Amino acid sequence: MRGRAFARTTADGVADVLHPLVALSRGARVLAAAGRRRWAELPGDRRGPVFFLVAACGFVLFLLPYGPLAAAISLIGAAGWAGRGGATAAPGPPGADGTERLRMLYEALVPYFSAAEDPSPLYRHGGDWSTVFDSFAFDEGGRITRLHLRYPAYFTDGDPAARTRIEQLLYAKSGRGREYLFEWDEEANGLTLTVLPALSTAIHAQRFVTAPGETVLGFTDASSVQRTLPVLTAPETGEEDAEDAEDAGGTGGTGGAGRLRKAAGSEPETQDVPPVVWRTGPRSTEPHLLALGQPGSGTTTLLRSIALQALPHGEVLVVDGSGTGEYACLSGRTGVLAVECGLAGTLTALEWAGHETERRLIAANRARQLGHPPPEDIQRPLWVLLDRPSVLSHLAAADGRTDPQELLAVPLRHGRAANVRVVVADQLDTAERLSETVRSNTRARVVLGPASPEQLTAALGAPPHTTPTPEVPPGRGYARLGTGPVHRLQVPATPDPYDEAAGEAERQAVLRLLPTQNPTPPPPPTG
Ligand SMILES: Nc1ncnc2c1ncn2[C@@H]1O[C@H](COP(=O)(O)OP(=O)(O)OP(=O)(O)O)[C@@H](O)[C@H]1O
Repeated sequence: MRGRAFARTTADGVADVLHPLVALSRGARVLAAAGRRRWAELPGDRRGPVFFLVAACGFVLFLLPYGPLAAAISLIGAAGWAGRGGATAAPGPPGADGTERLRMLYEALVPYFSAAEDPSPLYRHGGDWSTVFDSFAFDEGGRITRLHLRYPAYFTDGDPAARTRIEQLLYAKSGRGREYLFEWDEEANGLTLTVLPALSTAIHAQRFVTAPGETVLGFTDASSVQRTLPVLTAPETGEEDAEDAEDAGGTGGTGGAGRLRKAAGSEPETQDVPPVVWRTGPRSTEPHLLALGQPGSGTTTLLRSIALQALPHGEVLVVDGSGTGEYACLSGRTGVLAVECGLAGTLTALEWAGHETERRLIAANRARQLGHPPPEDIQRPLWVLLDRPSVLSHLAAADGRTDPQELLAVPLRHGRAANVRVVVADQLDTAERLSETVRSNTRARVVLGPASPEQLTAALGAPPHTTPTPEVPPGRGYARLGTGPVHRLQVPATPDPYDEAAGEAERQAVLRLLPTQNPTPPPPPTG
């Protein structure tokens, strides 16, 4: 026992003495790797001038008094700084575990990235993984958080099915339950896998700094959009919750909204975060939106958030097919034309919306013919928000009445020119009960909550470039505007303010945004 204790103390002492040397050598390796990477990324025609510039700087340093000494001290300082973190933070050589993981990954990729007729394959059983895995990083648990690999030119990287096979394999081998981003570089035959940090759930309903006609659907990754918005968030706690720690995987990932965390009871602070902004109006190519999700995934919350952003500039008509009273807070507020839950009221309201769309179109047309600007009353947007219309369609069919979705045809087809916007939310499982008119005219799409890759592709028209995780918090999902890219999305927390189970701060935020009660409520729409 005493011998073992002595050995351990000696080892600790030696480790303490050698620690600065270890950090310096790690830093030197990091600097060398960064230099090599920069050099490799440099276009061929710029390498000569850059080499000349570096050599000239070295020569001038050599001539200066104390120049070589100062350069050596700076280099040691830079290496010490770069190597100050743990081995996991620096892209140095992996430990034994990491090496084994990379070797297994390499072996698993051999059948996909090799061909019998290739005389010198990049991938072959028992081959050297370090020739194809250019850079990699691991988290504290030894799981891969970033990997860049090269593949042979004959791999069909333009074929979505071939890509999906590789992505699914990497997903399974690198650890399920995390969200991965796959970036294919078809020109350089390279693939980068990155573990994405979880998007923040700390942003709640508030007045967003947007231009007229813009609606914030939620927040996404910084790498996904060019713009940021200043928003109030609860400040970062410094300690990650279990799910975030799992999702972040220690990469630092793409930053953006993923860095914010909720701290109960702290003062909110302003952060710049990347939004997913939906543009509506006469020039919009996707004037109507369809949101789908599993029960409890947050589609009602998304509609509430859209209503609160719409009300300062327009009028809102709400149809609540689920009839659970989750829009009661909007009833009787200035700008809210009606909140309908029953079939009869819904049919009347939607008939009115169709006539109103036609009236606006005629008025706009007449003004155009006379060379006048469009009348003011048609410039104020009219929003028709429908939550679970499939339930009302079912009721209408059982009762032999008109399908409410049929009445949506005019607002959907002509809404863009008439400044009428339709937002439909329904459940993924009942999406096939939505009419063809609804599906073909809602080109802005959102899917919230857990969904299979097939469901996501069907709803968004394209697969996301990330692997969806089986468990997500409410309000988390994907958005796609027209034919644009698929964005990850976290909807701002906008609970029913009368729901006592919701957080007090979030409920108060919604109450502050609600318009005042209208002393003379508008007459209910009549068809
Ligand atoms: N973006 C969000 N941030 C925080 N909490 C959310 C968010 N979206 C929804 N929630 C919470 O999740 C729960 C379910 O939300 P919501 O009612 O919007 O879901 P839903 O998809 O409409 O479900 P259902 O169809 O059952 O009504 C609510 O408690 C709500 O406060």
